Amino acid sequence: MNMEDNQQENRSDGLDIIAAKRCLRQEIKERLKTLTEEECQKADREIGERLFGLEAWREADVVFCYVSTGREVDTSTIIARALEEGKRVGVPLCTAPGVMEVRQIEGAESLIPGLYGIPEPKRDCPLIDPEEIHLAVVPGLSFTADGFRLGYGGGYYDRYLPRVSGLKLALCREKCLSSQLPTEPHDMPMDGVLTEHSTWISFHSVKV
Ligand SMILES: Nc1nc2c(c(=O)[nH]1)N(C=O)[C@@H](CNc1ccc(C(=O)N[C@@H](CCC(=O)O)C(=O)O)cc1)CN2
Ligand SMILES: Nc1ncnc2c1ncn2[C@@H]1O[C@H](COP(=O)(O)OP(=O)(O)OP(=O)(O)O)[C@@H](O)[C@H]1O
Repeated sequence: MNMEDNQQENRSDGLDIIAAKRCLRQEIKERLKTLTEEECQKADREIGERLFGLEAWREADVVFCYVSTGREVDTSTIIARALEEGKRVGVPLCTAPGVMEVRQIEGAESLIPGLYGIPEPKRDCPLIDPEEIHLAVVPGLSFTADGFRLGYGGGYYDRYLPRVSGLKLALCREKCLSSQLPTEPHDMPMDGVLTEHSTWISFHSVKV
């Protein structure tokens, strides 16, 4: 095969992966619709308990957590508990397509409706640098049991997380786990995945 054919092949592979991701996002959204409100609340409570039981949670002074919206695993209790425990809590602020930063909040009063309708920190909230984050709680539509992630397709976390050296933990209801996910070179595996039934932490990560 000559070089041009090879490049052509890589290009079509890349497009296939993007199409496969798009297709899977739809499939997971359909799967999510089959869960009742009560089932989601129960699962989310159990996921939270697993998180609070981790040494990594207890030891983290700076926590970066998404502000849940729609059918995502609810993080309101997680954020409230972190603040109660005196942790510094940062949440995402989208600043450009695919680019986000993390701003420190003091509570719900620090949030206003942002891009995509997701509550975001007000612009005067202080910046938290990625190197300061001890624990990142990461959203996603689906994860594999060993930490690969399917997000919403904005590339925000893919660009941000490589700068975070702290532990990266995914929250995922069991129903949304996938046995395999299409991945691109920029997709970064998580250090752990918490579901209502299981806690998986990578052997490579410390302090669990
Ligand atoms: N609660 C929460 N906050 C978050 C995220 C998140 O996943 N959850 N993000 C995580 O990144 C960032 C926002 N990311 C977003 C990424 C894409 C789309 C979006 O509109 N996606 C298209 C689908 C694109 C495709 O399929 O290729 C859509 O839903 O129509 C919205 C938000 C930052 N804040
Ligand atoms: N580090 C990166 N550098 C350049 N482009 C990137 C990077 N990460 C992602 N992208 C691009 O952003 C787009 C979305 O990526 P992907 O489908 O992996 O997003 P996602 O992880 O589902 O989204 P999110 O992180 O916002 O939830 C893709 O076109 C991808 O090529």
